[in-house]
Order: sequence, then structure tokens, then C-alpha cells
Amino acid sequence: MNLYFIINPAAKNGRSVSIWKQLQPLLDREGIAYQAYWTSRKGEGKEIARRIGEESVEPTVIAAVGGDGTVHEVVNGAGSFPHVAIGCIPAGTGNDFVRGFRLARKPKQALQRLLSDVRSGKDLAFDLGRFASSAVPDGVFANSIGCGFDAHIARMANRSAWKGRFNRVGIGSLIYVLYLVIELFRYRPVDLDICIDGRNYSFQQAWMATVSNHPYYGGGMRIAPSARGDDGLLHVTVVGPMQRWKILALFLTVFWGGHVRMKEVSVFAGRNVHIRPAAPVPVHADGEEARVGEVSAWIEAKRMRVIGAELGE
Ligand SMILES: Nc1ncnc2c1ncn2[C@@H]1O[C@H](COP(=O)(O)OP(=O)(O)OP(=O)(O)O)[C@@H](O)[C@H]1O
Repeated sequence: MNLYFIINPAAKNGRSVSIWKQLQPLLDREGIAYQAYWTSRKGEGKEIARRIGEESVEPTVIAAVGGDGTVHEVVNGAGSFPHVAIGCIPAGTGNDFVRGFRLARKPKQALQRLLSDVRSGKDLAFDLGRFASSAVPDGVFANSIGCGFDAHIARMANRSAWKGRFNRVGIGSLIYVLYLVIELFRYRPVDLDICIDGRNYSFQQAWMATVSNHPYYGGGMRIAPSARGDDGLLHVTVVGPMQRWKILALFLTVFWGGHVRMKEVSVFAGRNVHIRPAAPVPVHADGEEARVGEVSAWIEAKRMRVIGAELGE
């Protein structure tokens, strides 16, 4: 089995580099052949992963060393090659891929489990989300796509100079909480028309719609508690009209999945989802800025091979 690591030196505002440096001696001691690539800019991880996938025919593992943005690049480059299994050494701010597919949460354990699975040739097949709009080329997502307030927060947090400062003192995930509170008073909800497997739903003044492949997003929030990465379904969570103060309550309860009992929250599951906002709203894919406006998403069951993962309960 070929083994590659794609390291994002910018993940966790540079802390990924020291994580990799701690792991490298372990890897060398194991005597397993591998190749490591460092990205030099956004987008390069996807290009490297695609090239590896295209140039290999034998079973190949590509492990992202970074956070969900790095995994997103690797999955977009090589996630749908049948001979490629995706791994991850969590070295990012949020690491929802690792939570959602039950990889080890600590970098050292994640590497040990990955190496053990490389030796035994074990990987697991999970569903892969695909999204498209008329404006830009198709993409895939491993965790979720979202449209509305959550995408707006991700956009603001990822562009913020405070993200680096928060990461340096080990509280990187709190950047999203900060922007949640600030933007809560500025964001304007929009009307959303959502079609799920041919059924139409309309939401007036909706805050957001999230389409999930597994329960987690935003750094550990259980936005779609009943989602499973291998159930062949996308789980749609819509937050309809809600008073601003109640959004704060929602974001507290979402950490254990209690938000789904709120009357303003609607949940659906299906294979094909189309979201049409009445006004331009930002869309994220795996927490990365994807586009603005309309988006279609569908599921490709068991299309993505993941190494170092475990099946859910
Ligand atoms: N060499 C690089 N320089 C700058 N940005 C990069 C580089 N390589 C990848 N990126 C981009 O860095 C961004 C952040 O990466 P990533 O999401 O993995 O880390 P993070 O933000 O710390 O974690 P999380 O997504 O969990 O919050 C992504 O948008 C990714 O595409």
C-alpha cells in the first residue's frame, strides 16, 4: 500500500508543523515507506491528491495533516478514486472529519491507528457528498455543506486575524463563538425554498440550512444527531424564523444535539437536496467558502474509503 501525507503548514495557524515534527520520528521508527508533501498555498493539497490518485493504480492512502479544510482539499482531489483511502492526522482548529468518521482524536493515536490499518489493509467505505451549482464546477464534501448564517460565520471567522491569536493560546474553536455573537445582531435571515427528493418546502426568514453527511460541524457541534456517514442519506437541518436571543440558546443546545427539539428547527433526510435562497447568501462546504446562492447536493453511497476510522453505534 502506498502511503502519502499532505501537510498543511498553515493549519491551526502553524501548529500543524510542530504536530508533524513530533510524529515524524515515530513514523520513521516504524520503517514504513511513505512520502510527505507540504502545501505551499491553498488549493495545492487538492492538486497533489489528484495527481497521486491519477498516477497510482495500486491501493493508496492519502492522509491529510491539518484540519477540515485540508481534508476537504484531499477529498476533492482523490476522495472518489476507488483505489485511494483517505486518512487524517488531526492538526486543525475544528477536526469534524475525525469526529464524524471516528478516527482517533489525538494526532499520535491517529497515526498509530492509521499505520495499523495500513499494515492490515483495512479501510471503511463511507458516503461522499457532492454539490454543484450552475456558476462553478462541482465539488465534494465529506462533512457538510451549509447555507446562511453558519456559512456567514465560517466566512467571517476564517478571514479574521483573531483566528491566529485564538489558536496560539489553544482556544481556536472559540473564534466561531465570537463571530456567532457579533454577527447575530447583523445577519439578515432570508427565505429559502428547499427541495428534498422531489418534495418542496418553503421557509420564510430562515437562518440557515445545513446538509450533513455525519453529525458534526463547526468544531464539534452535533448539528445532525441522527446522521451516519454510511446510511446513504443527507441529513438536512433548517433553522427557520427565530428570535435573535434564541439563536444563542440554539448554539448551546447544538453541542449535544438538543436543538432538534426546538419548534423552529426542522430536520429531513434524503438523497438529493436543492436549496434556493431568495437573496444571495454564502455557502460553505466542510467549513470552506464555496459559493453564494443556489446549491444542489446529493449523496454517493459508500463512495469514499477512509482509513483509521471506526463504524458508529
Ligand atoms: N500552504 C498553505 N498556505 C495557506 N493556506 C493553506 C495552505 N494549504 C492549505 N491551505 C488552506 O488553509 C485553510 C485552513 O486549513 P484547515 O482547515 O486544514 O486548518 P484549520 O483552519 O486550522 O482547521 P479547521 O478547518 O478545522 O478550522 C484551508 O482553507 C486550506 O485550503
